[in-house]
Amino acid sequence: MTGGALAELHDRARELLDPVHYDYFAGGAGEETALAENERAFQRLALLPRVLRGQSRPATPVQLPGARASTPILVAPTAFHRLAHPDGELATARAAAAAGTVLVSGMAATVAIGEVAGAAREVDRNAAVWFQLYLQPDAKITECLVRRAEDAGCSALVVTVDSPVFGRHGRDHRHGFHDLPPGFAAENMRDLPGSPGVRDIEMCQEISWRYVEALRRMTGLPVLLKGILHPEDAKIAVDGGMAGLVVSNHGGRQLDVAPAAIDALPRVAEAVGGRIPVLVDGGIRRGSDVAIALALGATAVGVGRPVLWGLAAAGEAGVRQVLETLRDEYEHVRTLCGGVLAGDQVVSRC
Ligand SMILES: Cc1cc2nc3c(=O)[nH]c(=O)nc-3n(C[C@H](O)[C@H](O)[C@H](O)COP(=O)(O)O)c2cc1C
Ligand SMILES: CCCCCCC(=O)C(=O)O
Repeated sequence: MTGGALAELHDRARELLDPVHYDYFAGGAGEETALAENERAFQRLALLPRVLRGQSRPATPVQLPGARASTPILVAPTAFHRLAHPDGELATARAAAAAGTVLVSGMAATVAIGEVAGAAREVDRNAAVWFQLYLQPDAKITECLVRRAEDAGCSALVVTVDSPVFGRHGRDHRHGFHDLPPGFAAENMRDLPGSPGVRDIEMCQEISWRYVEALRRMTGLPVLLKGILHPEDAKIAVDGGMAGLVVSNHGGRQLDVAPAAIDALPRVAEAVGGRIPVLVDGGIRRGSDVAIALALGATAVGVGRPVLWGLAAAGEAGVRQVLETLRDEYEHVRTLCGGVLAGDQVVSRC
């Protein structure tokens, strides 16, 4: 459940969406424990403000691989935006660009990456778009997707590594929702080698660090790994030359017994030791959640479902409202905290 100032947009989205599509967006894996924990974990945390710091006006730009964002609040990759709004990923891209932040556009987008990046650049010619991908068992397919992202001008690749198989989503199973409706397609998967039409995205348990290394050799783009929870995996990623990590349990849609992303963040941040940026997503619903994540060592955060609610409720304007609200709340909280956010300011409410 979305709380705070964004609750109304969530309610509006629920009213407007086909209930099957609403449940696809809202739902999680298994008993939805990880999904609920992502939000609950923030409720268990509080911030100790510092005082008398003589602050200047809050400016919160952040340097990221291939992007300088004006805010540490990014759009996380989510699939199938045209199920939420006819403009789909084009609206999301325009809103992210207007907010001066990075859109991580999904491989499972319903608009091809070239058009998505073009829409962002029409708003701001320096807009940064990253491309999220699932490494495919056939290296030729992965390579073709990478070239499409490069040709579109994407400035980084985000490889999602938490999905050796697709999570079991009870809501989708109950609705019999297994395929996109007619007229919708995962457009990045169109006309790939060896497949006329739209190829399926494959999730493959044979994918290993060897595939990540092969990807690194394939491209000059910075590569971030998304879905890291274990500090040892974070160390392997740093040693393997990754440009950044996203601490994430995939919004509670993969391993249901996974911890809340915010609870996993401190150990990952410690293992990385500032060598590369560490992002986190999962359960970010308020500016204070952003502040807590940054205090615990995140460079920036990703926002998933709230962006989808904004998109469903009001298209581009709705996504802008989500990003602007979170940014405004975050800057306010940061100022009230004395303009600094550090680990020793985070305390437990219990
Ligand atoms: C409907 C939906 C689709 C998603 N699709 C993808 C995807 O294609 N690739 C990916 O890496 N993550 C995907 N995610 C996970 C998000 O990138 C992100 O990790 C998650 O939504 C963050 O949690 P939040 O929704 O609580 O903000 C998806 C999440 C949702 C809710
Ligand atoms: C086999 C289709 C893959 C779509 C991926 C969407 C996704 O990651 C999700 O959580 O949903």
